[in-house]
Parts: sequence; structure tokens; C-alpha cells
Amino acid sequence: MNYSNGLVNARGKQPLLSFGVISDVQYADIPDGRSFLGIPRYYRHSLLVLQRAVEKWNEQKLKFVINFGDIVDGFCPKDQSLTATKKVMDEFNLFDGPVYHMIGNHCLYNLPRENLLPLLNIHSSNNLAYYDFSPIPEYRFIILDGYDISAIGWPKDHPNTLKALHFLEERNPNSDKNSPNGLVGLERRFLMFNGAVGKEQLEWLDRVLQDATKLNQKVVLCCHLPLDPNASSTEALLWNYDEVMDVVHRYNCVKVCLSGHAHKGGYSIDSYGVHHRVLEAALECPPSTNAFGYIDLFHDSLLLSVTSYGVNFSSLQQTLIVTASLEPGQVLKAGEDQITLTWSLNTTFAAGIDLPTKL
Ligand SMILES: Nc1ccn([C@@H]2O[C@H](COP(=O)(O)O)[C@@H](O)[C@H]2O)c(=O)n1
Ligand SMILES: O=P(O)(O)OC[C@H](O)CO
Repeated sequence: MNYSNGLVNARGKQPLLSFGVISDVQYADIPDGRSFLGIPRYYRHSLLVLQRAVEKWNEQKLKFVINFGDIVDGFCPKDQSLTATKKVMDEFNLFDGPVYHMIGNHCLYNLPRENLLPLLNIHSSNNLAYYDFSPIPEYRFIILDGYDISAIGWPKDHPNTLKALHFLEERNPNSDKNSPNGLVGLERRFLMFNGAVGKEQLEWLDRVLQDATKLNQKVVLCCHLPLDPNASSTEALLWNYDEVMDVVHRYNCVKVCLSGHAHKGGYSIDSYGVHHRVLEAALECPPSTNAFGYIDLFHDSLLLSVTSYGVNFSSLQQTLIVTASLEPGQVLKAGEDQITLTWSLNTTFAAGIDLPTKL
């Protein structure tokens, strides 16, 4: 198969396919602000990051794009939720190919599922937002709905809202269920801005992984909420990340889990050798810097090139490269294959790095 834009990757191999990634745009037409923890948030600039991303992805002729959720921020005035969501979608729609979306908590603060899902081109009879696709026979992509069991997004009397409230009541004694005060270690994920994958979705995941195994496909698992404590702040984890990973670990086909939500990003390899990469938030890029990228898929590895914080878009001085070898067997320690490189001014996208240890 040819590399989509006709270029050979600087490692000398032609990728089977390349696709774009971005997360947590959280656009709102409001002045800059800060997160609860004081991190600056640039609500208007994030749309410019998306515009630059789409421009770059089109230049690179990528096959498709995956958006990891939270396209509009919860602080968006509610009478502007619909127009803001459409405005962001208009930008995504300028990409010359399909864009696969997933939902995040901020999307759900703005619009109920029944209005949101059609805008995100997620066609579902039960308002759940999980699905899979296989752009080439060698790979299967699975998009999870991390807010299946959630106290946000469903009507107040929906069984999933009630289940979520009950779940939180049992695990988080604070009156503000977004507060992790007093919760210890992994308990700190039991917050209202997170959610869980429900039983039926878990069973569906199991069936898809069974099928992928039968077809000898490698799987990229995507979820707004991170699935490994070593790749994310504890407060951002999916409530039942452990149940999801128990299903994943029954098979050998899932090679990498990608997510957003934990804005500073992260990377780990779990004890089964599955790679986890949390993507940095577009929202928290200071003006004229970026957080988006693309992934090259190979038979035995993938290569993520991220245009990261502090990088001037036109010079692309720094590119964060992660090569993740996908063969089963030996497990690398987290961080061992994550390398930050500084490139000279006239270098554009750069080479991958061969792993010191081949899996
Ligand atoms: N450590 C934290 C983090 C958050 N909260 C609460 O969650 C709300 C949303 O947080 P953002 O990161 O999206 O700004 C925030 O307003 C707090 O109520 C918290 O209590 N402790
Ligand atoms: O996506 P937000 O704004 O709800 O923030 C989530 C936090 O970063 C989780 O620690």
C-alpha cells in the first residue's frame, strides 16, 4: 500500500496509512481564563489551533482525522452552545476526508446527546456514541463512549444518570462531586466530570476484539478518558478503566490506547505491553503554539508526530516522536521509547527513532 501523501517516512519505511489527531479544543467565544488548578486556557485561540491543524492535515493528505472530544468548553454561554459547536464542526469539515469524533464531558455540558451526536456525525439509535471502523484490513479502530454511565449528558431521570449518581454517592463523600478532596490514590477518579463504559458496551468491545483477533487485525483503542493511571492524572481516568483493560488484556490485538481529557498529556506502557498516549489539549496552547499531530501506521509499529506546545507553527522546530513497536513479547518500561527532539529551523517533519529494544 502506498503512503497517502506519496512520501517515504524518514525511517525509510512507507506507512500503511497516516491519520491526524487533536484533542480538547474546548472552543468558546469568551476571554482567556484558567483551569481550576490555575493552568491558562485560551478559549478563542483553540479554534486557530484547529484551523492550523486542518490546513496541515490537508497538506499532508492524511487519510482521516480522529478528534478525541471536548470541542466546545463548558463555559460557553448556553445560548451559544449550538452555534459554537457548529462553528467548530465547520472547521473540521474543511478537512478533505472523514473525521471521526468522540464525545467528552464539555460537549455534554453544552448539548444533550440527542442533539450532539448528529452534529458529530455519530449515527446511533440509542444515543450511545461507541463504534468501530477498519480503514485498511490490517487495522481496526475502536471509539469508546466514556460517558455511557454518566451524570452529565443524559436526561436527569435516565437510568444511566441515576446509575452514575448512585455510583458517585457510594465512592465520593464530597457534596461537590467534582471535588476529589479526601479521596486517596486511584479513588480520586470518582468525579462527576468522568464516566464509565456500561455493561453492554463492554460486551460489544469484547465481541469486536474477538472479531479483530480472528481477522488478525491490530487495534487502536480511542476514548476521551484515559485508560492507564501511568499515562494520566488519576483525576482524569475513566471510572472503570480497569474493567475495560481487563477485556483488552484477554486479547493480544490492542496495541495502543489513545485519549484526551488530561490536558497536559502523558505516555505509558502497561504491564501487558499496551501503549497508552494521552494527547495534549489544543485549549492550553499559548497563542501561536499548537497541539495536534499525525500518526503513521506500519505493520509492526506506529509513529506519532506531535506539533507540541511552545512550537512556532511555521518553523516546526520541535516534534515529539513516539515510536511504539507493536509486536507482542518483551515489555518496555514507560518512557523508554518516548523521545523529544529538537530540529533545526529548516527541518520539517522528522524521522522516527529506532527503539533501543525491538519487541
Ligand atoms: N482537582 C480538582 C479539579 C477540578 N475540580 C472541580 O472540577 C471543576 C472542573 O474543573 P476544570 O479542570 O474543568 O476547570 C472545577 O470547577 C472544580 O469544581 C476540583 O474540585 N478539584
Ligand atoms: O476536561 P476538563 O476541563 O474537565 O478537565 C479535566 C481535568 O484536566 C482532569 O484532571
